[in-house]
Amino acid sequence: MSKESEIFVGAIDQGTSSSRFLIFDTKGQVVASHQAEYQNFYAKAGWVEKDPDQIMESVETVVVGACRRFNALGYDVSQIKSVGITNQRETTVAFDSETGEPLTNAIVWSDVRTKDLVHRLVEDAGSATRFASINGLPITTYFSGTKMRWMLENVPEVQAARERGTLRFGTIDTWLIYKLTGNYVTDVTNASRTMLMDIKTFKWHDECLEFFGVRREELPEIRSSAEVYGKILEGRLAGVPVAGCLGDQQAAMVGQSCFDAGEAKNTYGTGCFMLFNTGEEPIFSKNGLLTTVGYQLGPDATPKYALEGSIAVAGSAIQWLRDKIGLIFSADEIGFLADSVEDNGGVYFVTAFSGLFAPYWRDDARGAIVGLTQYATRGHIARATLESVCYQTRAILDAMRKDSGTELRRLRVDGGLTNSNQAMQIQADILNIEVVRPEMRETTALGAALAAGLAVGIWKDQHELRQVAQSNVSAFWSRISDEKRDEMLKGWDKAVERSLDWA
Ligand SMILES: Nc1ncnc2c1ncn2[C@@H]1O[C@H](COP(=O)(O)OP(=O)(O)O)[C@@H](O)[C@H]1O
Ligand SMILES: O=P(O)(O)OC[C@H](O)CO
Repeated sequence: MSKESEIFVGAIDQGTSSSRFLIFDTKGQVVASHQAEYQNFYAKAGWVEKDPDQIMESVETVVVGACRRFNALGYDVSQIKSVGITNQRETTVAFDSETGEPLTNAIVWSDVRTKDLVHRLVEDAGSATRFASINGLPITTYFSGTKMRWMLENVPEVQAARERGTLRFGTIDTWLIYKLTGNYVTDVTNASRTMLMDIKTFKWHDECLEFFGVRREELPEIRSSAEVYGKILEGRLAGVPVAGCLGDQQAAMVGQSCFDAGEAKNTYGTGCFMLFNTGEEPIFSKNGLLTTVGYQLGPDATPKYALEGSIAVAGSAIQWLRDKIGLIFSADEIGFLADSVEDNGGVYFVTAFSGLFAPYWRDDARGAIVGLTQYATRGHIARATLESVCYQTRAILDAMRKDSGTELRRLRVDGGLTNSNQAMQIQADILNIEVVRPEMRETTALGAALAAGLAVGIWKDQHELRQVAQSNVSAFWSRISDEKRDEMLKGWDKAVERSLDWA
């Protein structure tokens, strides 16, 4: 095939720590990419915000950067036939439909400012799980519905826009598609994280809307994860259809080809999220997991559901050690530092900066480093930081076993933190199952690209998507004894106790 006749699919991966644009060929290989980190604002303890305009600017920057590299390889941007979007989920934007401008900063998924509001809502509802059989989720600080309600109660600009009838809410996918194409839409995976969608009908649910005080006209149209949402209006990609959209964790599920019930993946980015494909029916957890839409690859396609275990802090603890504490200069140092000690030396770090998410769901927990003696070194703290996400993953896996009645024998992993061999070895030690890491680590972006390619006919069906997503893997197995593992798990449980009832 001549260079000019090759075709490509782009993916915008708008994560919590950075934005990326990747250009994939039809075999699923990255031919060009660009990444830019961007800023969070921490105005008060527990608050995490982003400027929606900066998010959009970072996306424009990475699109230009990757397209330049693509051009330098002798390709033309007209060879990119569609673009998929994948995004940090739950982060909530309020904007004005007349000006197209944001009304306030976006409230990030990990922000816990709504803690008191959540307690009030749980009291009104009678239980945190009052709507779980409708939307799959407990009432917590995590989801968009509580963030929208907080904005409606506290932000004068949002209140004024409601009065004018120009208030529009959206998650990051909606904001990006709106800015890129002018259309006001979301996909089922993102909508399933708002608490406002009925996860069986994929429609906004009246009772949930009323409970959170959000109006139907203030929300986007819900669409499948693979269809044309509109064409990009301007810039390097003008005219290219946006044709795939998935929340980042669901995109990783597609990128790791977890298409069959019983397949699971764990993505270690800013936070860490395990999704377990439960097939065509939602399963409601009795053990602190969330029920979520896995994907719906086309308007007429059968949707797949997932059980999810969410960990609020993973890579962000490493960023904290780098940016706020100065223990390391770069993220990749953490693994080497952790490896400089034999074990955790009795030190545990419960990274509950935003409370503890699954399976604990304790918004009164706060970060705690316990078990310190004068023996403890920087190495022990580094190791305890990596162990923290691994113990939480173990707790989630145990909950998944109970909910699904299935024994998971291998865990597919991806995300920035999986670049650390040491972290993945610790994970295998703690789980005592095979941990499998693909060589192609950009699985989130690949998932969005696969959806976008499927929608415009570049790939025909799931079978082809599976072929494209194939990658060489490295496998990690436990190297510690059962006794050692039991002792570590006991230490962790005790440390979790110490972090509770703090905020
Ligand atoms: N070699 C490494 N060792 C440990 N952590 C790493 C390494 N490389 C990146 N990370 C962590 O991965 C996170 C970014 O992962 P990424 O998947 O890009 O996140 P997101 O999608 O949330 O933006 C950062 O928090 C960073 O600290
Ligand atoms: O930015 P990540 O990759 O940690 O993902 C954020 C999640 O989508 C939040 O639910």
